[in-house]
Amino acid sequence: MVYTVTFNPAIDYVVHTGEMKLGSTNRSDREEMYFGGKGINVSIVLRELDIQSKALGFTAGFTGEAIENGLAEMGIDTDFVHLKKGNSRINVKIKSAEETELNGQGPDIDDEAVNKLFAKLDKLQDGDTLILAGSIPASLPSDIYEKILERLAHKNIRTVVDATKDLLLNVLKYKPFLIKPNNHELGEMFGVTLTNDEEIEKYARKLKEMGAVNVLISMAGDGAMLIDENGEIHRCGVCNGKVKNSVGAGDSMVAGFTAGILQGDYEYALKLGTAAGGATAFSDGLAQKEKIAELLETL
Ligand SMILES: Nc1ncnc2c1ncn2[C@@H]1O[C@H](COP(=O)(O)OP(=O)(O)O)[C@@H](O)[C@H]1O
Ligand SMILES: O=P(O)(O)OC[C@H]1O[C@](O)(COP(=O)(O)O)[C@@H](O)[C@@H]1O
Repeated sequence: MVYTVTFNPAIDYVVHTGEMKLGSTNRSDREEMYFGGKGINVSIVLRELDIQSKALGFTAGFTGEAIENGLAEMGIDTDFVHLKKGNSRINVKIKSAEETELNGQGPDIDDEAVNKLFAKLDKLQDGDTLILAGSIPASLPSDIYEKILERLAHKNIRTVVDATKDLLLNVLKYKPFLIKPNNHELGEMFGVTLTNDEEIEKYARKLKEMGAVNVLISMAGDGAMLIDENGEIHRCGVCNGKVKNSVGAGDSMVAGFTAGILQGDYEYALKLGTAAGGATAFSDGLAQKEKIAELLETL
């Protein structure tokens, strides 16, 4: 079974506007709402790839209820811990000439709620896959992902971690099966700006030396680089298409790669990840089955 964990689910409120003037009243041309947060996005795209997963994490208030209802309508299994106070966040994604994001903080998560999540995770079994993705609300310590992996370390669970900075660095000693920072996040982790493949490979290999089994570095329109468990490097470009929305492209790549590795080798997983990432970039919402299949054919 595949499980995703989203500590900070969100409603992604996507607003399209011709021109955006800071400090003025702007009117949008069109709006859309999606149920998001990184782990949830991974569950949604996995379903398009015929892989059923269970979405875990925390929800709160009326927005949390909307997220759960929306996922149920999509046929996605969920088992969220319900927080007693606050609301799940709304993340605003403004699409004008450029993409601007304003992501909410999210509700406070207390120890009792964290322990409820731990109890659910304790039921995972050998052979399961666990995907931890996204930021955590400010109320939680930055070693929370680490604590989860430590708790599960005695089981044979394939873990995928898509997070940034300390949240990611702290888990490397537990040898996650896959991590997927983008090239900017990779640079940030080491306090450097990475400008070419050689530099990206050098720092990706550092993450591998620090414990990650497979290191996948996504680079938006420049494709992706994988350093696989044997230390071999794979480089993939991107699919061709007109970019509509890059929110969730990284999560789609994680879903595609995870599905690919359950069905084939690393080359195939990288291609399926690339097709899924591209299918999201070329769609208004997240990648859909037909588009992923069409793009996969071109790789
Ligand atoms: N502009 C684009 N054109 C084609 N493919 C894209 C584009 N943006 C993203 N992708 C695909 O999605 C993958 C993940 O995107 P990226 O933006 O790097 O992730 P993140 O959202 O985590 O920053 C890329 O490696 C690529 O395959
Ligand atoms: O574009 P990405 O990296 O795939 O992630 C998109 C998702 O992440 C979010 O931007 C939230 O990110 P964080 O959890 O890191 O705050 C969601 O609003 C969105 O659904």
